[in-house]
Amino acid sequence: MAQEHFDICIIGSGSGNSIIDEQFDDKAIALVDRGVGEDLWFGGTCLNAGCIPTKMMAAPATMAATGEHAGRLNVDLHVDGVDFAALQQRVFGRTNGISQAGLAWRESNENVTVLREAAAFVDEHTLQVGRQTITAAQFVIAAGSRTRVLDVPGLDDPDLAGMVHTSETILRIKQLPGRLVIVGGGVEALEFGHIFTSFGSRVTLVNRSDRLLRKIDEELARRATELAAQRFSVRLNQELSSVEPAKRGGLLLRFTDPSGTEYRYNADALLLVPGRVPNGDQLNVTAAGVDVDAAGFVVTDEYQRTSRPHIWALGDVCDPHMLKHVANAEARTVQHNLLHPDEPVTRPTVPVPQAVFTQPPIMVVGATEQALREAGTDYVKVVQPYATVAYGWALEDETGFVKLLVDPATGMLLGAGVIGPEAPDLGQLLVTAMSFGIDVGTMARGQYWAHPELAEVVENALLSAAAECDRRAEQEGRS
Ligand SMILES: Cc1cc2nc3c(=O)[nH]c(=O)nc-3n(C[C@H](O)[C@H](O)[C@H](O)COP(=O)(O)OP(=O)(O)OC[C@H]3O[C@@H](n4cnc5c(N)ncnc54)[C@H](O)[C@@H]3O)c2cc1C
Ligand SMILES: NC(=O)c1ccc[n+]([C@@H]2O[C@H](COP(=O)([O-])OP(=O)(O)OC[C@H]3O[C@@H](n4cnc5c(N)ncnc54)[C@H](O)[C@@H]3O)[C@@H](O)[C@H]2O)c1
Repeated sequence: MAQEHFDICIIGSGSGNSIIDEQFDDKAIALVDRGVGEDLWFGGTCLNAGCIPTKMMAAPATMAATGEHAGRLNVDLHVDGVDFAALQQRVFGRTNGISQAGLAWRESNENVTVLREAAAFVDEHTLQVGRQTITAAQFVIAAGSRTRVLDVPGLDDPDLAGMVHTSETILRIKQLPGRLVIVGGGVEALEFGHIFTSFGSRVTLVNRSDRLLRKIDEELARRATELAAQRFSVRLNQELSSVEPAKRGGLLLRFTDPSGTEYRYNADALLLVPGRVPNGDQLNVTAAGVDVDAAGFVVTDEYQRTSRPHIWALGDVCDPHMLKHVANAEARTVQHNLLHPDEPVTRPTVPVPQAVFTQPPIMVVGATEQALREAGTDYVKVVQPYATVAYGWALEDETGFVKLLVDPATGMLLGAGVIGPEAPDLGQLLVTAMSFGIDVGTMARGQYWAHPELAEVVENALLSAAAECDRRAEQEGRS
């Protein structure tokens, strides 16, 4: 086949795919994507094996878990079971349909050539795609990330492959595992722990370090760890050391702690979620002269330009946030900059929130308390329990709270977190305050808060923070 040349080559059909619209109708575009999961789905991780299927499963999981708390509200509720096969059919019926329709639409675009094989750079303008070689004037690297591979004896045993899973395969598993062991302690581990416990699996989550969600504020992480441990077995400070077939079927998993003590667990399925690594190495980006950092992320400037001016990057491959809303924002930035090279824009500089869809859910944004402490930054701290507001009483919630970290000089939020029912939606109020530079006093007093909504817990936290900022200002003679 003759070598084909394109104006723009986009590698990755997740957020990268959203760049292409009618504004590019006069450009010859190659969209290269090898596919996600065992069936090589088109459309990237979020649609096929990430945000969407996990949240479509987390929602019924939360519903199934309602019974655990209902007794406290004098409701005798029990769940008879979850029809996992029907649930899978509903979830993947929707996402597979979107993937197939998205691919068909792209393949029908006259100016777009879709190439469905793995790609790797040969040089700064040349890409090997399967057995074909293509060239392009500009490239967009949007190749995402993959699960970190653990070097543990037995994990690569082909006879055990059907029982060893990553986030790409676990949700499409044929049968709900009776005993599921999850290795990892991040967002994925907690979300999958919630889903499979609620559906009836006996879950054991084993984490290498002493706390789950180590990247978020330590007080929220500690509460999340305590609450997770009330729902399923949580084992800390243990590292997977070997995997082998168990005599009576299933897997025998050995873990060791820092003292060398061995722990054994039997499982019907093992889920590995020990973090994700960017895919730039598989794309051989260095052959194109593209710089990567020590962790393997493609280095970009604030315009999403790599070290080569004709090569752009976005999403997980270059951004350690590894979040879909960040990948989407960066795709919009790249789109603008491809269309308007003389008037480039930067990616948004507002704080990036993260929601964790576990039970209870969590929302975090901005600085953690440990980071402020380490940096020697002065801050006002407020922890407002759900139990201090009327709707918190209605829910009989005794564990949820809102945490604010505020600059005492300006009243601006430095960081915030919420753990408890509706945390992602409540936390978004605080994201708004931070993104639009609204100080805590104005945010609390400048609007009505409908009584007795759950958001009153946010209002009260803001009021307390504002009062403390005012008190400090008075004390320091600033008011
Ligand atoms: C289980 C799970 C749950 C998640 N939940 C959330 C959530 O609730 N909220 C949130 O914000 N984020 C969530 N994320 C993260 C989110 O999915 C990612 O941040 C987002 O999908 C990244 O988009 P992307 O476009 O950078 O990469 P992707 O969507 O992964 O797209 C990259 C594409 O590149 C292709 N590709 C890779 N290498 C090559 C190659 N060499 N040649 C050709 N093609 C290649 C892949 O096949 C893939 O289709 C979750 C992730 C996981 C794993
Ligand atoms: N709701 C969401 O926004 C959402 C959901 C899922 C994933 N994601 C994104 O995907 C990315 C990956 O998430 P993740 O949970 O896989 O990774 P993570 O980096 O958040 O957590 C990885 C965890 O695995 C542990 N770990 C690492 N090596 C280990 C080992 N050898 N044995 C045992 N434990 C080990 C780490 O201590 C850590 O707790 C994150 O950046 C996250 O933002 C987001």
